[in-house]
Amino acid sequence: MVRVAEPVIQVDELVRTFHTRRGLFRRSGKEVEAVRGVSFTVERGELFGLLGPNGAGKTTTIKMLITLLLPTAGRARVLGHDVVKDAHDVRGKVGYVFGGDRGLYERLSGLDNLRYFAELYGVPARESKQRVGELLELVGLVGREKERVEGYSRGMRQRLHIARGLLHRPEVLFLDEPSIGIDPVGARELRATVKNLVDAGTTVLLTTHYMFEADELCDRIAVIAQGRIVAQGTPADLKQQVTTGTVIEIEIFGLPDGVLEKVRAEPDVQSVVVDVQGQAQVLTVHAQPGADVLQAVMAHLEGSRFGRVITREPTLEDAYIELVNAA
Ligand SMILES: Nc1ncnc2c1ncn2[C@@H]1O[C@H](COP(=O)(O)OP(=O)(O)OP(=O)(O)O)[C@@H](O)[C@H]1O
Repeated sequence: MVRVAEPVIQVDELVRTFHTRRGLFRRSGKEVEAVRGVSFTVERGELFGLLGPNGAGKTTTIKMLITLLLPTAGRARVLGHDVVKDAHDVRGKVGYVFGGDRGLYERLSGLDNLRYFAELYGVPARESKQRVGELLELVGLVGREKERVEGYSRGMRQRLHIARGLLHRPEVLFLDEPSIGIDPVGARELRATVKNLVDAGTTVLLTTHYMFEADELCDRIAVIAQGRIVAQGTPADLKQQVTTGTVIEIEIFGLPDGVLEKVRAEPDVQSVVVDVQGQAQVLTVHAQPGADVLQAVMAHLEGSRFGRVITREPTLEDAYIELVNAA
């Protein structure tokens, strides 16, 4: 008999509704359906991304999976344990890190923070030293561990948070917007840490607003909008699902009236988005698969002043924007 391993995370039709109350005397209630029937699975060793705009329901989903919130309906299992009935078992086996840099002791060194949390999380004293050492290595803080956290950059703090979230050797780590507010160099170091973590066998569920980060890191992605999953697959699947045609970006100074409508009306043009960047407007034109629309589009723009004009393959960000706009 072949035994098929159970997914590490199994989410079935998960729902969470919030009831908010307003007013002290004339009370009125409002219902917010934050998560409206979400289903997905994450296999062992995978790095799974949950992407979606602000308020889409990502954090609410994570909070249900780590037992900080009760689902209104539906079911979820983490490492085979039901998040409601076996909440205690789930808690002991998962780690989580939320974005932002609160929750560390500023006046203690990184090393002392980890020693302190190890004790708090019940890591046996004989294991603690070795574990802390391994984690400092994993998150790239060796050599800086004796400095006070108040002198750490945001990126270093976030890596220390990840180390904290891993002290009790969780099999699954939930990372909710870990790179928020971190500069590009810090973000790159953070991505390297996440990769190390997955290489070491940890299953990771990550949320991020940075598409290139998701593209670089994630094995699979679910795009969530208004509480529902609108697409799921590998980054390559998502890029293909939406736009298989090429994308043209045209930087233009002073877009003449009526031109946008003409470009949109071109038969092989799928969509046009205008973005203001300083003095310039940038037109992003998505062509139908197999179509070459550059000449036709440029003909409409004749007489205008151009900056750069580039033709490229669709990125995950293009796919994401289309998916979310269509939701
Ligand atoms: N405790 C709460 N009480 C009432 N409404 C809430 C509560 N927590 C979340 N919500 C609402 O639920 C919806 C989903 O919020 P959630 O934080 O899950 O979104 P998100 O996808 O994580 O967004 P972001 O990218 O901004 O972090 C939002 O409309 C939010 O205002």
